[in-house]
Amino acid sequence: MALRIAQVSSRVTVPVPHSSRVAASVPSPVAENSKLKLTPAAVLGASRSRGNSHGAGIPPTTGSFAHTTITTRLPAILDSMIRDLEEDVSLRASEDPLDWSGVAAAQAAAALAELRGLRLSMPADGPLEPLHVAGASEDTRCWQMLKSGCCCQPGGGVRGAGSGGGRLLLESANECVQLAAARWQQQQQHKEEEEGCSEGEDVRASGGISRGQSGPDAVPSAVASGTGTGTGSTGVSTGVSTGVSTGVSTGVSTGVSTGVSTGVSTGVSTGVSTGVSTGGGAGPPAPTWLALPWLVVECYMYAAIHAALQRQAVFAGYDPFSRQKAAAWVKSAAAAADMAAEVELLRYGLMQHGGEAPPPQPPQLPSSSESPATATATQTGGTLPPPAAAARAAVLAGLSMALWGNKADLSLMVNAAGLDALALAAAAAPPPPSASLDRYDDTCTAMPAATASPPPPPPPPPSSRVIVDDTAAVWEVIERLIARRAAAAGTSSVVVGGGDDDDDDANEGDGDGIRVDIVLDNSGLELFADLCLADLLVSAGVRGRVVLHGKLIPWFVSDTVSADLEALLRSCEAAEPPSASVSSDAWQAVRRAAARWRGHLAAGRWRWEAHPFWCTPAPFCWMAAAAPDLYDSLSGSDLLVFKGDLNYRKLTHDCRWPHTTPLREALQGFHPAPLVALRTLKADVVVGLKKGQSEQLSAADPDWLTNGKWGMVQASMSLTG
Ligand SMILES: O=P(O)(O)OC[C@@]1(O)O[C@H](CO)[C@@H](O)[C@@H]1O
Repeated sequence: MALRIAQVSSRVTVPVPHSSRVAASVPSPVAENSKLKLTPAAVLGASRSRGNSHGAGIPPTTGSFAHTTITTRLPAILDSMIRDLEEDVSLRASEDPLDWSGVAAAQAAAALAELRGLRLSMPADGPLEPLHVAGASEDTRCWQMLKSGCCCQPGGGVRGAGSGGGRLLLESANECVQLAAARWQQQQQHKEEEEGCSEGEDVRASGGISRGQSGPDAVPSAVASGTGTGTGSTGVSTGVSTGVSTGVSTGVSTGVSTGVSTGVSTGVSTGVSTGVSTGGGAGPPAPTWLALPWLVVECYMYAAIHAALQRQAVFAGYDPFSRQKAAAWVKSAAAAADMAAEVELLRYGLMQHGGEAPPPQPPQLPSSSESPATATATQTGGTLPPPAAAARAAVLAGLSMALWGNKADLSLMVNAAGLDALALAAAAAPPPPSASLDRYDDTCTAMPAATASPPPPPPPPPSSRVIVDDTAAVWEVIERLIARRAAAAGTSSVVVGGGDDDDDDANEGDGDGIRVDIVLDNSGLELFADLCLADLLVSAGVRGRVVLHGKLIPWFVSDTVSADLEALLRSCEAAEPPSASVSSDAWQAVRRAAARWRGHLAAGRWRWEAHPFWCTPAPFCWMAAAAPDLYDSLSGSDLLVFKGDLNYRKLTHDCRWPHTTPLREALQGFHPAPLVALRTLKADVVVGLKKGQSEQLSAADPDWLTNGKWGMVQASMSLTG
């Protein structure tokens, strides 16, 4: 909740000059000029030319992970979000009854009614209504202003998205639903034609699927176009029009969604029909929650939430998930302090070998007697000269933090009773030490050992929780970048600094043209871990620019919007930790990290970007056609780091590939630059495994694909290599 974060922020005591605060704050997302084109002609034609042959357009089968997510987890997420929204609204009303009356109260009621309607349509497998931004207002009053008397904080996340990126996003969500519905219809036709064709989704045990399902690039036989009167609807409308709504109900028929009654707001409320529509007339059946691919439906839900809130001016800038994000961050404080201490230790190691005077005392790790970072430096250094060994240790540790930070994902932790405190606590536990990427040796050795009794001998237990580990390839790329930078600067290869202790290179953001892009995932602890990686990259000598790609609107509960970055920085800058579980002393390393990070932002070493493409269900193989500006921009990068499960699903088009499919093949032509995915497995999509590995993992852990306990550092450094 923004309100709560603001309270945390108010404890900041580090004096920061106003001018530098402004310069260093997270800039607003730039969406107005972004291009996004998700039409069949743009997207399907482009991806078809790449010859993909796998199916991503499969509606979820009963009992599959996707089906369970749509029928159980997504409704629980909505329930929990609606509860938070209700609490926020009643809090606002009680705090400021005068301000919170009339129009504002009616707007809140309208948004809540719409969201409850959305929730009702899920168990009924109702239609995915076209989303509208009609009525979105540019009213400058926003949620934060009502609360605090000042408007949205600098770079306040979603502000303005309704007129630019927001509208674009909702249109894209509609287009994607149409595309998927058309594909669905085509698949139905195929099914009828080719009876007996296997459409099984669950590949957990088998390690693969049969090829030959209709491909995601299949040309739809009836792509929606045109509008109709909507008179064909025979649906049961449970849409709600409340408050002082003067909503006009107009039917919108897009060819795939029939009989949709959509309220057009002319006042403060929109009545959107989200009831069960059986459709009417000829044409394909309406796309519903269970008739389309999981990814499309899931993204649709977040776009629909945004639409419901965005239409009401009072919710401009409001993040309905911020309560959960703030609560999770409080529980992550100890883990963050540990990470920050380890980063200091790694930086100390770099300074020792980088020719700069090291601090008189090595920093202390708060919670472990043996320094994992030091261990890393010696263990992984091998034959490398000390500076390179220290740089390698820092980079590996950063990768490890960023990888396991992906366990902290709120969308997996919401249950019907709200936040699953146990899951949250487990995820917020400090990441295992960074002596190597393999954090879970103990757990693995505790697994049942293989016996010799035939037949057949069970596969040996996996030796690592990191099931694909391409860190060597990633380090090679980074080492080359460090060398390039060092050659250009005429310095030793390892240059530690940045931020408060190293202001001489301010505005070096374009330095030597080196650029690493991190496509972020969750806020809070995962974001903190990602910033540690970015920090360590800079410290190790990658001194060009790190571009942080976030989301434009609240997405998948905990994904990072710019307001989350700002809130995290402010919380980290506070004199006192947000939780009593961390001592003030231990928190100092976090404060120093935050000061460095502000410095990186101010100097242009780090830059925030939020392209609307990231908030669509489109797979990345569509990016070149759908968002050419983004693809071109990424092509200028030296290394792309994709964080998290959702990005992985989009990298692989969320296809149920045979698990031994090479990543390059699954990317289907998407390759703007060398790339690496850091992901814990939370969806039944995986590629690049060795023969037999899938079976081995299934034997060790039946839920390995989805329980988030297994990780991958999976790279594709070139399209040919
Ligand atoms: O990208 P993240 O945060 O790692 O994971 C997102 C994600 O966990 O959310 C879904 C559940 O709704 C998952 O199955 C999905 O992949």
